[in-house]
Amino acid sequence: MFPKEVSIVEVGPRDGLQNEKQALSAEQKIELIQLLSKTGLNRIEAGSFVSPKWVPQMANSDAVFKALSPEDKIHYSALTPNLKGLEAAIEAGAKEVAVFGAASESFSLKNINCSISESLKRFEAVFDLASENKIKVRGYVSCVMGCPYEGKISPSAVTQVSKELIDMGCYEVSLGDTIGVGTPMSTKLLLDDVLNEVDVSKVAAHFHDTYGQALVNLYTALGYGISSIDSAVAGLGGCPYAKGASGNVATEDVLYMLNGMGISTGIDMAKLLKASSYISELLGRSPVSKAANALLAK
Ligand SMILES: CC(=O)SCCNC(=O)CCNC(=O)[C@H](O)C(C)(C)COP(=O)(O)OP(=O)(O)OC[C@H]1O[C@@H](n2cnc3c(N)ncnc32)[C@H](O)[C@@H]1OP(=O)(O)O
Ligand SMILES: CC(=O)CC(=O)O
Repeated sequence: MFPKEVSIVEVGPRDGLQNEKQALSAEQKIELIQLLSKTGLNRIEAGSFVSPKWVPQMANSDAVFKALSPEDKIHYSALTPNLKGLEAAIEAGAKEVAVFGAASESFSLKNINCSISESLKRFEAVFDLASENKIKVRGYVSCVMGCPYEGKISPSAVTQVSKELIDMGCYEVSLGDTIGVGTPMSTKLLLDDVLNEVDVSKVAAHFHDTYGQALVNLYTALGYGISSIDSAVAGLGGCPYAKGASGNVATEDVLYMLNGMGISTGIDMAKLLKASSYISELLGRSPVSKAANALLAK
């Protein structure tokens, strides 16, 4: 049964820009986030508090968060891999954060420099401080349908980490097909397993479009009742620790599909195209979105 409404989490300013060679200034990111904030999107991942040595593109996240108005009805969130990240996020005014783990040991080591179980241990301190500060915590599990270092990943490994994150206090867990290798069949096998243990209302889909499968995989996930979808304006994105991974599915393409299915999102396509054009012009290329290119050509 398809959901009647879908909540889109716009991850372009974080997942998208973390992988761009051209690092954007805080002012340019703020302009992008302000354009996105006018579209009807109410969940925007605006940056990360990670090591600037590991991901230099996110080094100005504190300036970005300090510029975002806390009165807005929009939830701006940030990635925080550890206590140091959360402390910096709080200092910058973030009200929602996300911890990020993986279903692959090798990816966990490459991405956050620790094993899966060590990462969960690190997150405990994040949950404690977040709860003291009434900060909502979302969780990610990367490599849910494949890993750039290990290849196949079993759905049960994803289920185990997802369940732990929910049990620790994440209000939602987002399943990341980090390298975009999933197909409708692997999406089905994954969700058959995860949804046995985690309620569908607490599961989000975060699919990269490396092999052009993201939309059909999302269609599969919608059929399971998943109603929280991550996407990036103009199809920005990738992952610094997953060579060859292309961007997240484009928000414009997801919106076009959902509009066609009569599923409401509250997002205005014309306003979204403004944000898409802004960031694409800044990066000197066309949006990586079929819908955006078709609509902008009209
Ligand atoms: C699928 C995806 O797209 S996920 C998103 C992309 N990936 C990421 O953003 C992950 C980036 N990874 C990282 O930032 C790192 O691996 C970390 C911070 C998680 C862990 O790195 P480690 O080197 O193990 O951290 P450790 O605690 O040993 O500290 C090493 C240094 O990093 C600094 N550091 C640790 N955590 C942070 C943080 N959250 N923010 C800034 N600096 C930090 C420490 O202060 C220390 O600095 P120093 O060398 O100047 O003394
Ligand atoms: C944290 C993420 O960005 C999730 C993923 O793509 O694996």
